[in-house]
Amino acid sequence: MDQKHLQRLRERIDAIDDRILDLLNQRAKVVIEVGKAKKGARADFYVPSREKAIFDRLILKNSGPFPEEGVRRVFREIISASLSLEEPMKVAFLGPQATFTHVAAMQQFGHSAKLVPQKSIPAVFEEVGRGRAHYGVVPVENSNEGIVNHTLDMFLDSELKIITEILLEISHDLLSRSGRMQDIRKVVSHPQALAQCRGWLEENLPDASLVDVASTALAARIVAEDENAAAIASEQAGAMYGLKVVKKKIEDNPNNFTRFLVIGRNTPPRSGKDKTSLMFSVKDEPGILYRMLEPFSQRGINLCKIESRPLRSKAWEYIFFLDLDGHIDDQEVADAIRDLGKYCQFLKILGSYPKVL
Ligand SMILES: O=C(O)C(=O)C[C@]1(C(=O)O)C=C[C@@H](O)C=C1
Repeated sequence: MDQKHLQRLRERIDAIDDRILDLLNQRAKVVIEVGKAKKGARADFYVPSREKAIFDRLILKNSGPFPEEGVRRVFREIISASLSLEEPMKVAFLGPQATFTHVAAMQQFGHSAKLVPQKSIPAVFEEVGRGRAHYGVVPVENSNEGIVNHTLDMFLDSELKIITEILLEISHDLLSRSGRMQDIRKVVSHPQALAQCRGWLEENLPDASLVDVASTALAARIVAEDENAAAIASEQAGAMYGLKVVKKKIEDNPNNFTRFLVIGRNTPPRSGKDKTSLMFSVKDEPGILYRMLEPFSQRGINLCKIESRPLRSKAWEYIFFLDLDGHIDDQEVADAIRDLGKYCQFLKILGSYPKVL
């Protein structure tokens, strides 16, 4: 190797790093100014739509060879650290540490936010509702397992709003202390994760016993103390408990995504590409299902999702959850919701937020 050449290349890297550092500090000074302006206007510090616009613009602009995922991660941390200059952000999430909800919260808020694990979904709502956390992160639906009912039910009694959504690819790793397949006698995980890897386990570890525990993160913690056990958990859980990877991505269906909601106290402003979530119950009369969708079809408003859930207080009555394209500040959307309201016993807007999915 030509040492002189190598040294010259490293000097070039140092000079570039100096410029990056200088630019980061220039950026931070502007962000502090933005923070002052927002404080004056009593606006929210965290603006998910602006962050999304920054990512989308930079990824489109990136001509490589720096990888797209790298652009996302680097700017995630730049924005996270910048935001902490405006106001240190506290985010409650459904814990414990190293669950997929933790990974989703980290993906959305970066390492400069203070992420605080909570024992349950109601506890996340409580922390945000009482102002002990600025935002909360809870799972709402998995592409294979469906809706997390508990999260939707929480909105019945809560005035909190959906601020944004996070989409996370769920990938399960097989993790153990030694990292060797031949040491494994039992496999520990959350029942959903075990179910999602059933085919792989039957084929590769047919004699191992399967043990259900409350979370994939807890599985990793248990396995850290047992030579003959393996956990199915996230890469992050493995790293947290010092486990080695026996095999990556053992899920039977690689198309496995979970959608999470970020909840907060105020609805974010219109971004131009938004989604609105509603919940409502309708009077029990003929043709009502047809009529409740009419205000949207008349105005050409796209409905992305409709779910129904039994109403806890009354047997055989249902509550609907509807996601539609558009923001509550769009006249058409506001008019359609007002017309829908005529057929409803109850209607609540859960939030208008930048559309990710
Ligand atoms: O543009 C803003 O509103 C900012 O506060 C700046 C900034 C950024 O670092 O770019 C920081 C936090 C917001 O969530 C969005 C963007």
